[in-house]
Amino acid sequence: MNHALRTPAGPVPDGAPFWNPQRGGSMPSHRYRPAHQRVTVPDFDRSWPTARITEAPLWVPVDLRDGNQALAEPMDPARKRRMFDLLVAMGFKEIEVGYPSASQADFDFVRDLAEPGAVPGDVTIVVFTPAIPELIERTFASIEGVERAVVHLYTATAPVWREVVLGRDRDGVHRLVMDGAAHVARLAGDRPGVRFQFSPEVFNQTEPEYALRVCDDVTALWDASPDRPVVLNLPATVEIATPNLYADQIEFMHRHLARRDAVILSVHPHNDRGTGVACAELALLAGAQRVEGCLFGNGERTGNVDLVTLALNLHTQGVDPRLDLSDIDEIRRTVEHCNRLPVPDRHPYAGALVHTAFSGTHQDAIRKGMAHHAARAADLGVPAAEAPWDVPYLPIDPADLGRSYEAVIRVNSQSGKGGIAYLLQTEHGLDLPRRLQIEFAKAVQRETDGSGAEMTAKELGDLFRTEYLDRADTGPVQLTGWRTAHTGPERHDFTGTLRIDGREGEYSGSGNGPLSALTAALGAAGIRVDVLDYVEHATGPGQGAAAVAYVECRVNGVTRWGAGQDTSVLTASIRAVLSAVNR
Ligand SMILES: CC(=O)SCCNC(=O)CCNC(=O)[C@H](O)C(C)(C)COP(=O)(O)OP(=O)(O)OC[C@H]1O[C@@H](n2cnc3c(N)ncnc32)[C@H](O)[C@@H]1OP(=O)(O)O
Ligand SMILES: CC(C)C(=O)C(=O)O
Repeated sequence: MNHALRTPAGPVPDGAPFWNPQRGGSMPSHRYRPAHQRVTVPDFDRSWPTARITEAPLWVPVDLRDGNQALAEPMDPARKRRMFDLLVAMGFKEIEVGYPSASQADFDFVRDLAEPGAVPGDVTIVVFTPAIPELIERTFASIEGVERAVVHLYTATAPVWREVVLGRDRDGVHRLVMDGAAHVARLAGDRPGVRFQFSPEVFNQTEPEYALRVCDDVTALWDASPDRPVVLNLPATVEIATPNLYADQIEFMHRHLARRDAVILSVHPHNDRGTGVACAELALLAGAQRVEGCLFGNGERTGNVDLVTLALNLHTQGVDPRLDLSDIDEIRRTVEHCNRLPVPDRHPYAGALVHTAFSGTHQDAIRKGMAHHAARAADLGVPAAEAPWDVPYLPIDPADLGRSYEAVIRVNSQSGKGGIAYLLQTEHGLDLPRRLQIEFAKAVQRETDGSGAEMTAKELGDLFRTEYLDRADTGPVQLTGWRTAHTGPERHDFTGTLRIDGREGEYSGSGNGPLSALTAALGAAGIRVDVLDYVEHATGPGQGAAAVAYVECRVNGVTRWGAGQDTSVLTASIRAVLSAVNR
């Protein structure tokens, strides 16, 4: 990197040529044409900025076509079938199943779907074809006998594609599309189950008025009507602009299309700038009714828009996505198997880490939020899964996706007492008093700082056991036998055999309760103990559940906590005092 060689690039003034080698910064940014120099949407009174999404669009997964064509190893027939079955089970009603003229495998897959019963009665398949006569014919051959199908015709309409790829001018591309559309209409004849779809590929880089002319002429040729509508699918084939421009382009079409009531307006965003989801959402605000995309955003280059994220974004706005995503991990595993691609750990909603907090303040907030949620559900008299969701840092209840709360909080050196306490409580039934949480968090911090690694819930439980619960047995002061007696009103006697640094002796003491009698006996042995705080609880429901006791003691002038566990509350509390003494 030699930053001294170039001066910083300034903005490209409107009307200036975009390529100007004098405008150099440390990166050759002057080589790229800004979006506003490629597409201009005529002025109109847009309404999308203040619109709201109030219902789910029609979803059309293109995993078996656009997703599949982007894989290094396209899906084999078994994988395709598994993907198709998953899409059906999730509730998709229209599914693009392939590019039948691309390969024998694609053709055969569609033929398999033509078998009676292969496609549920409420599902329509979509087959994809370029405007090339023999390939259109092959596409129709693939759907022979299929009851319901959408034939999806596409041709690129943007200037660079017209000039460089297709070698035609505007009228030439218009003719290519019309010839293709006419061929499609001829081959469909009067088959009532065949509907039509047209995509001006690279719509987002096409002059809006030209895209409008091509689309209107196609819908006229296909005689689109409200009872036999045509799908016009407007792709952001390669994302080049901020999503507001796409929204303008979609709303421009929505407002100006000739047969608007006979058109299902569809969008097909890709994700080259990482804003595919934003493009789809703004397009819905702008009038789109249907969205094509792939599960977890598979697809060409950076992928198609992710339908799972879009659907769950709606869910978290209180809008029913009309898809079943209640077992997200099973969906993820199936998609990973079919695509032979992993879904990253940070992927929205579905990644392994997206419901997990490691950092202390987040954990503290989540723990309080979960307790508040449980209390609110109890107040409302509804199960926790039905109560309104307002837990800090968790935009969705993991349980809605079939996930447990196990992974919500994980502990490492960034964690604090709240997260540690949450795991001890949820995984081990230990409800630590606040000051003990603070003390134990220091022990955890020493461990995690030392190892640099995460501590699992089991390791946390083991550490608490070594640091506290087992300390009655492992320190220099051992109580090998003991008895208590309630000898009068507010009077208890304690007698025990203490082994202190290997020397054994019997000591007694009295007090207004068993613990004060114990501390008196310890005092007789030369160990000064004052009990400052005492808490106990059962570790689970029912009579047989163990009790755990926590005591905060001043031992020979030093304040520390101890903890003990036993089926008897008295034994648990005596062990807790010895634990504090031995720490
Ligand atoms: C944005 C998208 O996702 S578009 C879908 C892309 N998907 C695929 O390409 C997967 C399937 N494709 C294939 O299997 C093959 O490319 C086929 C069978 C369609 C065609 O293969 P080939 O005949 O070998 O042609 P090839 O792919 O090299 O070139 C495509 C030709 O079609 C033309 N073409 C491309 N798209 C279209 C279209 N929509 N309508 C009409 N012609 C088109 C190109 O201009 C090129 O023509 P040329 O040979 O005269 O230059
Ligand atoms: C042609 C359309 C539907 C497409 O796949 C794209 O533009 O990416």
